[in-house]
Amino acid sequence: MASISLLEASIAILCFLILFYLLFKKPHDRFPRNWPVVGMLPRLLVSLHQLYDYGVEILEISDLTFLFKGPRFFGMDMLFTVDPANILHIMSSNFSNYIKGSDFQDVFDVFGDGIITTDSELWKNLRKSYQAMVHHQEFQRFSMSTMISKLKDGLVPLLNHFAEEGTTVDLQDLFGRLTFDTILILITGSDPRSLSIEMHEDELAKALDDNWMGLGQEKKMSQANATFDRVCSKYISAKREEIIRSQGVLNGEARYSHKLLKPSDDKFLRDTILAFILAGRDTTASALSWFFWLLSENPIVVAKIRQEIIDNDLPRTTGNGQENLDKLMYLQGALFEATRLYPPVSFGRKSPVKSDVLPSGHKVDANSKIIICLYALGRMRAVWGEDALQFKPERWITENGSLRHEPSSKFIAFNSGPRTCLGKHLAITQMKMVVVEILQNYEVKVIKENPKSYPWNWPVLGMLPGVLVRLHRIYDCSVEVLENSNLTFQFKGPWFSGMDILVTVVPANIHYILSSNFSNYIKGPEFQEIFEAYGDGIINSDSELWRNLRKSSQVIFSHQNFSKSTTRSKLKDGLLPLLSHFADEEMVVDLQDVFQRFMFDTTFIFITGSDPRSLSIEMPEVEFAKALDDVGEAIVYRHITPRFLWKLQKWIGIGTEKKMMKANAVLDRVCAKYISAKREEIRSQENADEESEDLLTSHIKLDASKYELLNPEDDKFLRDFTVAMDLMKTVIVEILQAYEINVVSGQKIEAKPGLILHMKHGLKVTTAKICCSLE
Ligand code: HEM
Repeated sequence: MASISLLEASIAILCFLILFYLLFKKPHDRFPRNWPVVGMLPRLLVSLHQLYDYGVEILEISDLTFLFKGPRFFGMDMLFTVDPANILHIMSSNFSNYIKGSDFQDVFDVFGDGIITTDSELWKNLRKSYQAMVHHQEFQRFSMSTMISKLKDGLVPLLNHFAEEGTTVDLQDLFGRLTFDTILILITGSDPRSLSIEMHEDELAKALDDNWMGLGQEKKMSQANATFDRVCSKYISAKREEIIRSQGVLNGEARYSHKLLKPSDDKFLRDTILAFILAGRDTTASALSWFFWLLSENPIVVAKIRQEIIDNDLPRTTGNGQENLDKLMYLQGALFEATRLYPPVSFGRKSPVKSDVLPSGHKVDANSKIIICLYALGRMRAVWGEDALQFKPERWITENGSLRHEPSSKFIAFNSGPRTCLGKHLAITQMKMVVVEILQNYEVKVIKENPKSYPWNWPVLGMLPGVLVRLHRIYDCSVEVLENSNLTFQFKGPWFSGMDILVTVVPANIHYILSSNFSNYIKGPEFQEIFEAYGDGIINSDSELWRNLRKSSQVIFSHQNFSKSTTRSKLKDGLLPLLSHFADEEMVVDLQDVFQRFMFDTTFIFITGSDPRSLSIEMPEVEFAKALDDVGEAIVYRHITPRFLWKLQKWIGIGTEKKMMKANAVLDRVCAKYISAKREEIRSQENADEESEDLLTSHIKLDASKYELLNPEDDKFLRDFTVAMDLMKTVIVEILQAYEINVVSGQKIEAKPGLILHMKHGLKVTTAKICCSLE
């Protein structure tokens, strides 16, 4: 019970922080804000689901080093760095000043005093002894024969079995079993045979998994710990009995003479077993899994590796020798490339013993935390060039075909400096063996399954936490959820928030709601409240008022000549000259902005008869357009926020609601100006041409007797009409973006191939050709 209420409390705090963050967030700001008490934690929590990629973004814009400020008094401040100069300084030249620290050891306490967790003298002793072991010829022979026989008697029969049965197999699980068995044989001499057709669950492997999953769940951790102790002591006592014949580390009584190591001490041997499993199992398995995933996306790389295998005449059987494998340079480059993009160990942690100044100029206090982001470093354009995100094994091959050397302060997947991975060579050899075996004999097809996208219904908070963490891809998640729930999904909001929503895409429901039972389904008062900036315009209204507005607009819209001529002249004098200007200058343009301006001008002329000229080379900011954008943003926010919260914001006058109020005032002011000018204009020219009438004029002249609910004398009616009509522009812009501008005949404009059109949301499109027509 205690753990459930703790969980609830944690979720409540988390949601509070997220809501707090949303409440005060500065829109479009990627950089985390440092709040008075909670520091940057709210942003961290909001970005948890995409923490790695968010880290890449932040480190890129902060010149490779970034200071994260945690909540006060929590000791959570951390310096994140991917600057190779800093890494060289921390991991190599000033190695002795940067330790893992006691915090790290506390977190990983179940792993005892193994090499991964220890520092200074104890680490030095362990390192020396393991280094001697790993480099020992006998160990190398033993590891080679172990890997060959695990492949031949373990992986291959299993893959054959799955291929014959046509069953889908979880490669990561398979690779995890392969590396687990291999490591355990190397360390203890016993084979746990977790890689077998039965795929049985090994209790030591399971305890390791539980230990990772259970970080923070003390009960699970202590159970896992007990399993470690029991299983390791079983291996140790069995080994002691046959110590003379044994092959692995545990026969080290004679070999290890270092004073801190006590091979007679079972605790030391237990920590050694766990350290090696920890270091070698999931790392290699994860690298192999990502590698095959990358291959599935890059068939050309697969073809090149297969060709390299053929060119080097590797026999089509298991058991290629080390020398043969060493010839496979391209494969090695591809493996490095995969671990550069997806390093199995994604973060490293260091703490300065004495305060210091890093080469980047950042001062670090003694005992402060430094996080080296291996994942982000592999993706830094400043370090790897503009194509940093691409999987390109070629970047590892020099002009003369040898492997390109990259300093480990830059390619850090296997760590850097004196603590460089001890199993690097072993891991690369094993990965090469597996890849050669699989590519020679099998075709791997990746099955793309939808991730579990169903939001959890929490007590009190409903599905709100699930929605908040998926906000960044809410559209795609809705597609998945609806697909998994037979096209209709009941969203449960927090209790008493009135946020329960039925989401449906069933065509029969849609027809029922929008057509056959139209009168029973209105937009409703809440919609009007959210869209209040649009007043009583056609977008917001229901029933009789809507019917009146619809009828009057329908009549007006039937005079289409004015809108056609407006669009044509904006195209000729606005859009086309601007696009040719950008094309001539080879400038990057924000296509969305250009289309918005084009549509804003045409719609505005169509409505008021005046041209705001937002579409010109100077790209001026037009206050009415800006106000509409701000209103749009606040409306989106209102949709996803509990009503009481945005109402509270409105009442206090903060965040997006503050923007909304300011924008509303602008809309009122500008509309009032146009309405009074238009009334004046109509008064002065009685018999104007109806065909070229703007909509505002038509509305002022509206025959009120035909529409009992419409009052053309009322400025508010005209204002609401103007603002609501402007919504059209957004719709048309979406359509323009979705399709190529491709109207044939007449004058053609060709943008130069390769012109980059920069779209909002970071999307870039390259135009091959833009054709526009003028009748
Ligand atoms: C693709 C596979 C592998 C990768 C990417 C990898 C990466 C790393 C990294 C990043 C570290 C530093 C960890 C830290 O200090 O927090 C490390 C350390 C270590 N690795 Fe690996 N590793 C791999 C496979 C292996 C294997 C198969 C073994 C053993 C058989 C192994 C043995 C070790 C050991 C003993 C250390 C500790 C070194 C020390 O602290 O001095 N690794 N490895």
